[in-house]
Amino acid sequence: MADIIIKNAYVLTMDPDAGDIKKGTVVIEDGKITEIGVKTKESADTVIDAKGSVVMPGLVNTHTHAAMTLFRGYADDLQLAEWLEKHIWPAEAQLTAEDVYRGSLLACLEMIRSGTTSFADMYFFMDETAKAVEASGLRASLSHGLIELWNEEKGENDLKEGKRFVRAWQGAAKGRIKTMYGPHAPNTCSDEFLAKVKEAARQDGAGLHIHVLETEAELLAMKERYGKCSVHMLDDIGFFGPDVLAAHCVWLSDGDIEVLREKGVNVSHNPISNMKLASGTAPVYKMLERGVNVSLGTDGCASNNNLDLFEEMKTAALLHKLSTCNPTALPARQVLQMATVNGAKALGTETGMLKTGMKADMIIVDMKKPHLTPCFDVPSHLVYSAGGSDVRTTIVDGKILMQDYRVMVLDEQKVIEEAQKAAEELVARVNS
Ligand SMILES: CSC[C@H]1O[C@@H](n2cnc3c(O)ncnc32)[C@H](O)[C@@H]1O
Ligand SMILES: [Zn+2]
Repeated sequence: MADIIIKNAYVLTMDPDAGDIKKGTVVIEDGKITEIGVKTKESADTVIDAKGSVVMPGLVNTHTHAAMTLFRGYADDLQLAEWLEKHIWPAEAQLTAEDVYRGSLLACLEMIRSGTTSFADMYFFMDETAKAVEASGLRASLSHGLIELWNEEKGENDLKEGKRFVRAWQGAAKGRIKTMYGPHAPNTCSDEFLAKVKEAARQDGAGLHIHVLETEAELLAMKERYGKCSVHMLDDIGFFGPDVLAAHCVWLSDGDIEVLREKGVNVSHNPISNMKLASGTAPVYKMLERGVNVSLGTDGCASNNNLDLFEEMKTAALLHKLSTCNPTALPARQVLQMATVNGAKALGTETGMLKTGMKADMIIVDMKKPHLTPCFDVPSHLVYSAGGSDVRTTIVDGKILMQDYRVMVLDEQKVIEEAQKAAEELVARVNS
């Protein structure tokens, strides 16, 4: 007998060999997809009738700072440097481990509700984010953020903590947690330090998560310091490879795109954060055209201000149609691919598609809603009309985290109240 059968669903497999199944069934056993199709096994512990719904791979958020939910709406409408240096960093200096746990748990709750099944995170007190991931049932690739700021002692201490974290949590939560090294950015970490971090990652077989060329200010600072941009500096120190997840990549030249393609670097595109901080428009159309693996991220809640990847999909599609003056750029199916298949590739997880043998990370989206009626094309509705609140069921590793809008794994009211209290007390400490 299977664990879960989802029947009568529109199955959006995202598997190019299988295509969509209009009235299909997905069978889950031991955390994996064991059958998919029209006629499958009949009995299971849990049978979900998904008539009027779409079952699809869970969404993958490839760049966020989960605990920053506590800073949602805290410092809006500012330049990035002022936002970070005058508001966010001073507030982060007051963060406690407990705050990071509360903020991360709130983020996990928000992600479960809006259809994200895995995410990549870089922050501080990462044991707490890992504990929240463990408790929530989500899948994540986590890294302790390293900000050297040309201070050798700080760099050594950060790297020591990064190493401890990588080794302590790799494969935890029944394999749902992977760990990475998280050097913040080329304009906050020296080339020498970044080379050391790369070596540590190589030794541990871990990936690297870094912000790259988010702003023009970074590009200008790099040219002044090294006589070349971040991409070429990172390439010259041997940093790049398919184990690298580079967030933002806004200020790229054609030559930079070629380096990223050649080295198999994974790019996380964060359109809402880039628009809100007015950082610029990443050349996503060109990157995709040239074969770079581009996925989607929300960034933290202080620059978004939510973790809803449905909003991110729509924004990405619209932004790149506008920026290229080409309405055929980034069609709905390609954007869905960025949020699922490309995200899973970036994180190296066996997810992102509904396919026999793959891990059972999937969501069920309710299509019987006024704003989703009529429905001529499912991918179109998912990208242009749906929102995270249309997700009715979320499954990770074969476990139901939310069923029919009811979160099964967390006490929702308690998570919200405790995050609210933690945020209020944190801001009071900052202002005292
Ligand atoms: C080293 S932990 C992560 C660090 O990054 C900060 N951060 C959040 N969003 C951004 C962004 O868009 N650009 C640069 N840095 C960002 C976060 O506040 C932490 O300090
Ligand atoms: Zn970020």
